[in-house]
Amino acid sequence: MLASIPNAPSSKRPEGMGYANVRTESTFEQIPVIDFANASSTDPVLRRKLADEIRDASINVGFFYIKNHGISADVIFDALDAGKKFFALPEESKKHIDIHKSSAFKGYTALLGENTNSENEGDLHEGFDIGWEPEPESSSALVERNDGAMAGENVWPEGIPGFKSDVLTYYHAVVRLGQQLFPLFALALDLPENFFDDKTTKPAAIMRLLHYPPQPTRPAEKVIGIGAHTDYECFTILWQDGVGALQVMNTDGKWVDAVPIEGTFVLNLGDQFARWTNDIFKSTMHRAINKSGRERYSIPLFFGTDYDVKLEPLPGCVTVERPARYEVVTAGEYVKSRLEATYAHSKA
Ligand SMILES: O=C(O)CCC(=O)C(=O)O
Ligand SMILES: [Fe+2]
Repeated sequence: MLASIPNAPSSKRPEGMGYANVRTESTFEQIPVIDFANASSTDPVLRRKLADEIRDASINVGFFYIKNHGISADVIFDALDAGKKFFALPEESKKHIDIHKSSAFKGYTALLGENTNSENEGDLHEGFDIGWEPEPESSSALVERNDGAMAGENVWPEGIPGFKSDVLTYYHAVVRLGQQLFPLFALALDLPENFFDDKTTKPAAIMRLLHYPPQPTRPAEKVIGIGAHTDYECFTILWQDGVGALQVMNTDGKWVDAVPIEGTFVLNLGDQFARWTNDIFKSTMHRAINKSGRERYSIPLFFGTDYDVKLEPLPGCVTVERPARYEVVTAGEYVKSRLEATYAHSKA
């Protein structure tokens, strides 16, 4: 069990584990790139090294790029292409599967339908959301499951051949990548690698296809691609195209561009990890503004724990100097309340 979280202000790192050069809380100018070529290695030395890089980025930035993630460009391209075809459909076709008709936040979100930052007037993107669904020909143990608070069927558009299978192929490739990450995050927290196993038996994995039209040249201040926010789950794996719009706030309050890097995903931590670690792992504020004059597409996939898991701070993360910052709620209660707030303004 976790005795103390090294790098927390009041604790010391264990000696001899190569932590000497890990930065302590600091601002950042750049988002680190982490090489995942060894992510499925069983060599403890390689795993420790990777976990240390994840730990450093999680404490200091809350964001990192993943390179050598092993997901083929074809799988990504097919999902992107499916998204482009979907968003090109007439509005009334997309509205057939409007998210407000779903009790479980599945389906289409129109432009301005979401308002991620309550101080704004709506987000300048449209989206398509799915949750867990087995791969069409899967015999996996995860075939049947109930996502708890957000349980509900996916809704699929009609008239785009291959849409569902291309989207689900991408979804499952990224879900597999995300499943490799929970043990690495546990290691990064000096916990046993299986710490999250019983908390992620049917983990929330919500995926969105997003389309950002160009921001008008005179941006209405309160209408941007996606308003400043933190994500609600443990972590997000985002694919973004080469257009560029994502910005990440550093601890000086300065927006740092998460420039697109070909062949990478962007990973960011969300509020569930901030709550587990009493803010030692950072759930960093971010936003997107598409000033490019071109259409932009991105695909985030949000990974949380099972919805009935209580978000309790890990033992070493609460000390006299660092009292608990959050009341304990379940993951499902937390995510649902944040989603309801996000969509409240566009509810008919
Ligand atoms: O599209 C992006 O770059 C960011 C999307 C995002 O932050 C989100 O969906 O939570
Ligand atoms: Fe986000």
